[in-house]
Amino acid sequence: MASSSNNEAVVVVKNLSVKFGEIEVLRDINFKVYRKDFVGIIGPNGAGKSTLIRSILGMIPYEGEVILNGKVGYMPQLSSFNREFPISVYDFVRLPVRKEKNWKVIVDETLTKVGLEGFGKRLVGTLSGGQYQRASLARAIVGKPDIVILDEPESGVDEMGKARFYDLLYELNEDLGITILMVSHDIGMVFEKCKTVMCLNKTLHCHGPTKEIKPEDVKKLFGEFDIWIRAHSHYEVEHVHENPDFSNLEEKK
Ligand SMILES: Nc1ncnc2c1ncn2[C@@H]1O[C@H](COP(=O)(O)OP(=O)(O)OP(=O)(O)O)[C@@H](O)[C@H]1O
Repeated sequence: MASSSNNEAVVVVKNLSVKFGEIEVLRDINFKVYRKDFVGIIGPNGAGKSTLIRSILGMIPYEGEVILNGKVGYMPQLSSFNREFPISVYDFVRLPVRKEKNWKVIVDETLTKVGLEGFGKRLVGTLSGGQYQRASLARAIVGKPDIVILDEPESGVDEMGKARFYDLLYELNEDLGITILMVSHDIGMVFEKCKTVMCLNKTLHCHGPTKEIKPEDVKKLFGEFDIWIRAHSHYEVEHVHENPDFSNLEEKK
């Protein structure tokens, strides 16, 4: 099912199921993520994407097995932090390396890497949406992780900011060899930038190299027209010869 030219699995998920009370949110999920992969996890609202990530990170109880081969950095949903809290960018970013003697050098290097050079003393609450997004990424990578896990990193950021952010992720993946596992609602960007796509809705519906995921695989997953249409141009480009039928889509316009 899964895919990569790099053979070493850095995330292994076996028979993972999660219930909240009587409600089953994830059922028997199995997959591997290989070193240097850039995986986009897509699925409709309530599909269990965040639950999957939180299980992998050991934040909630689950049945099954999760193996992580490497150090993990986590970028939670941007809305999970109260930006009114009076904290400087330095203090926000340094959390994972706060015990290091030279934390300031490490944080400065990381801020430069994400394009926030000189922002250390600013209060987090004074950053723009895009700057805050990059500060959150800095916090996720400051500890030099092998694997970075991101939960909807693009929410609340404009299109230009999103594109720049995805370029940054691409660089981390390509240049530093960081394995990336990212939940996203931006299907267009996922299909443009990610090497591997996972389609989740309680169970794993599809998982493979981006170019091998078929429109109908994704279409089955989403009832919501607006999510689907964002991926339209990608599919037209990638799949026009093999599967050019967008007639239903046109009717809905
Ligand atoms: N702590 C919890 N207690 C009870 N139910 C929960 C809890 N966390 C999540 N759920 C439920 O589990 C289901 C999956 O939620 P989850 O946040 O994982 O979905 P998601 O795919 O990330 O959704 P979205 O795209 O809307 O962020 C939802 O029905 C949600 O209400």
